[in-house]
Amino acid sequence: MILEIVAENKCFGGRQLQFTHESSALNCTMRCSIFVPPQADTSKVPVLYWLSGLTCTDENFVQKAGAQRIAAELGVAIVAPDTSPRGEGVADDPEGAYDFGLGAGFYLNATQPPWNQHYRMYDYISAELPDLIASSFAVDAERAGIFGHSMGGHGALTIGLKNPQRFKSISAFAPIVAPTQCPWGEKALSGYLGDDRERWNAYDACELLQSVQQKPAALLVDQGDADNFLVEQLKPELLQQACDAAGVPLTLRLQPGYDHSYFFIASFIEDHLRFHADQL
Ligand SMILES: N[C@@H](CCC(=O)N[C@@H](CS)C(=O)NCC(=O)O)C(=O)O
Repeated sequence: MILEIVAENKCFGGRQLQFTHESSALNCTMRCSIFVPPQADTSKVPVLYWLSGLTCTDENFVQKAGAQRIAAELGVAIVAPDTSPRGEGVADDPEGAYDFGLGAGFYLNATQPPWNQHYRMYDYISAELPDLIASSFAVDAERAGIFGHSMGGHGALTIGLKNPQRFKSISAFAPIVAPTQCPWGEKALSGYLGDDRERWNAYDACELLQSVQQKPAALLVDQGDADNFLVEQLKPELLQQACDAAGVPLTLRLQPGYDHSYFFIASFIEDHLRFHADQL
């Protein structure tokens, strides 16, 4: 597989890179970012996959989360993909809504036309991208973790739960924990998967916690209590209940005064990086 580096900046002794590549899963050209820590000059390093939320590209996390300094200290690479397929011929929400279509791929494989032509973010994140990264950079694919924010927190939880061999550690910031039970999720799942709610369960972290064979050894979730989306969309109490029922140890931290923004993420990113590094 071939990728083209389109931007490169030295950062905390490592390299912040942006590249493009042809994605067969998504059937379009994709752009993606990766921070490669200085330790990768001499040996393979653990790798984290960061999944961003609604409206984001590969750049929001890179520019706003402030993750590079600690990632360089810990010797961890961080891959930040885009949040949907893009480009000519890729369908978007007819009204240009921010919560469906472009920038809102929901990390699933769409079955409904026209979305099923490109919207296969589940395959992209769980298989194609890790294979590309492993063959292109000095990362140890056996030491990979996954984390994300909001829609990306949903992606990290669901993809991590379903692929424990690929992703050995999982954490999230303000995740959508039960898309079958909130307006963002109901819109996305009905649009991409159709009206049969049984099919939706494959992309609901609370459902998956009960059904997956291999339960995670630990989960870390941070959630701001001043987050505008907390009550209607995010509902972290449902994740707590699902983890209790499944016997999964969840560290759920309700952070007083923090909202949904990257200022919140930047405030706690170090804890998440250390959480992953400890397990990898
Ligand atoms: N109401 C917001 C919803 C989108 C939003 O809050 N997106 C979050 C993830 S769910 C985000 O990370 N936005 C980009 C950023 O803050 O850089 C909008 O209209 O853009």
